[in-house]
Amino acid sequence: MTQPVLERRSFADKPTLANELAEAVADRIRTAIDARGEAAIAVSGGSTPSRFFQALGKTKDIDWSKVIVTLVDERWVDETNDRSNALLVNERMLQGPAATARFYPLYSGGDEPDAAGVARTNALLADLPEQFAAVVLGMGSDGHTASFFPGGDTLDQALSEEGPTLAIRAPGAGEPRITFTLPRLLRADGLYLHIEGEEKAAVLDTALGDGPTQDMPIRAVLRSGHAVNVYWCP
Ligand SMILES: O=C(O)[C@H](O)[C@@H](O)[C@H](O)[C@H](O)COP(=O)(O)O
Repeated sequence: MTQPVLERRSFADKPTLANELAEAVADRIRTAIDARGEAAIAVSGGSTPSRFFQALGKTKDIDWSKVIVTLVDERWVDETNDRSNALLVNERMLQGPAATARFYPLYSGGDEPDAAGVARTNALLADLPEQFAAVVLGMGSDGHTASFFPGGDTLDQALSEEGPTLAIRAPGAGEPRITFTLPRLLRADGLYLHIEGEEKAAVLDTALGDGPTQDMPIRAVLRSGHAVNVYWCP
């Protein structure tokens, strides 16, 4: 088993974490633009990242016209639905100067992420840069990350296939999901895990122990050999 390569940073409070994570991701964006002419980032949804999105969207000295934003995963709902991660990113991050960024949603229509829907999404993602400048993951208290949920019907494929995305359904996931696969997410200059609260710190500690990846899929990230920058606050 590959030993985790972790850098764990703890912050006094949520606003401080949000600003520091935004600056770290902004640095990745600037470096990628300098090196490759553009920068693609993939961010997670849920309740944790809202402050971070606002901080990043307000960050100065980013040429947003050279930035591509996409989602690590998405609930298979359209942007009028409050559960939409795309809605969260557009409302919280892509405002003001950041609105000139190119946004690639993962929901591509229809009621189900069937084969045709996933194919539509993957076709729309075809011109994404090969390498992400930054990927920002969250984590659930069950040890899921992205839409790699315990019991997911395509969990093994999600952790091993090139993707870029696939559909997954799982107890505890709510709606059917579409998610980037792990190998595709690991093609990232910087990989960040943004978690908050004592409970998730304990979940991470458990995940760092032994045990099957399938029980706590965040273990697949921790055991990938890719450096993981953990940003945590109480
Ligand atoms: O679509 C999603 O829900 C996210 O991509 C998911 O992986 C999220 O990061 C975790 O579920 C944590 O969510 P919270 O921040 O709400 O705890």
